[in-house]
Amino acid sequence: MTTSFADVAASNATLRAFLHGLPGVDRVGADQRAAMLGTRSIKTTAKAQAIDLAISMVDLTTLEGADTPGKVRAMCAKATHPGDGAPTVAAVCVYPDLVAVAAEAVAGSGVKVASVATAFPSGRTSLEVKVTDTALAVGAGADEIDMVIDRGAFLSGDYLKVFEEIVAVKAACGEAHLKVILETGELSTYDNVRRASWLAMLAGADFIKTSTGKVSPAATPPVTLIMLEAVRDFRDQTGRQVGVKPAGGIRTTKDAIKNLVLVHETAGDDWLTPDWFRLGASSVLNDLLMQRQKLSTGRYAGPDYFTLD
Ligand SMILES: O=C[C@H](O)COP(=O)(O)O
Repeated sequence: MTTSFADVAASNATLRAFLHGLPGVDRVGADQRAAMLGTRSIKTTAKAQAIDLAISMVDLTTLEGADTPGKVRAMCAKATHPGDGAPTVAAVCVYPDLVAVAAEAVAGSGVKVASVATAFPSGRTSLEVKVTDTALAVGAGADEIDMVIDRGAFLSGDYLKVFEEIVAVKAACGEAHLKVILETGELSTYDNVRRASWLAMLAGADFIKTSTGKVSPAATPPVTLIMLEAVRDFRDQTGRQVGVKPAGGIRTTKDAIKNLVLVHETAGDDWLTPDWFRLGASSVLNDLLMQRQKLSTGRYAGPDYFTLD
C-alpha cells in the first residue's frame, strides 16, 4: 500500500511536523556503515564492469567562471568519444549560458545536457529570476536542470518556501528532469540531510543531489548513504522512484566504486543505472579511463594519452 502525501505541504506547520517527525539519523551508525561499505574491494571482471558502469553514470562537469565555449566543446568531445570502446558518460553539466554550445557538441550522441540553474551555486536571487534562469536553460537545449535549494530558508525553518520554489522550478523545467541540490555541506546535521531529501522529493524532484562542488564537505559517503535510504523509503511509501547524484570531490575510481557499493547495499540494484544514479564530477572520468586501460592492458597509459582537465 502506498501513502499519499498530498496534504503534507498544506502549510509550513504541516510540512515542519512531517519533516521533524521523520526518524532521526543515527550519526555514529551512518558513519560506521559508510566506512565499512567503503572497505569492500572488487576484483578483475567485476571491477571492469563497475568501471564501465561508473563511466556511464558520470555527469561530466565544468562549472568555472572562466569556462569558455572551447573548453565546453573539448569536454563534450571527451564525453561523447571517451576512446578504447569505453561507454559514453550520462551527461555533460555546464552553466546556462553554455547550454547551447554543449547541446550542439553532443547532438546525436545520446549524452544529455545538464545545466545548473537558479543562481547556482548560492541560489541567492528572487524566484522570478530562478524560474527564468531555468526556462532559458531548457529553451537553449538542457535535458536536465540542477537547481540549488534555498539553504537560508531551510535552516530558518521556512520549509514551505523551499518546497514552493522547487515546485515552481519543476514547472519551468517542462520535459527536462529536475535534480535538486541540497548542498549538504551547509545543512549542519544528518537529520537535516534526511529532511531536505524528503522535502525535495515531496516537491517533485526527479533526482536529489548532494552538493554544488563549491562547498566542503561535499559528497561524503555517509551523506550519500542517508540520501539513498531516503529514496528507498520514499519509493516504498509512495511508489515513485527518485534518483541520487553525489557530486563534488569524487576524483578517483575508488571513490566511484565506493558509491556503487553504497547504491547496491542501500537503495538496491534498481538504482544501479544512469537513469537513477549519477556521479557529478569534473575529473573522475580521467581516472576511470586510466584504470580501465590498466585492467585491459596491464599497464597505465602515459600521462599524455588522456586529455587532462
Ligand atoms: O556537480 C559537480 C561538481 O560541481 C563537480 O565537483 P568536482 O570538481 O569536485 O568534481
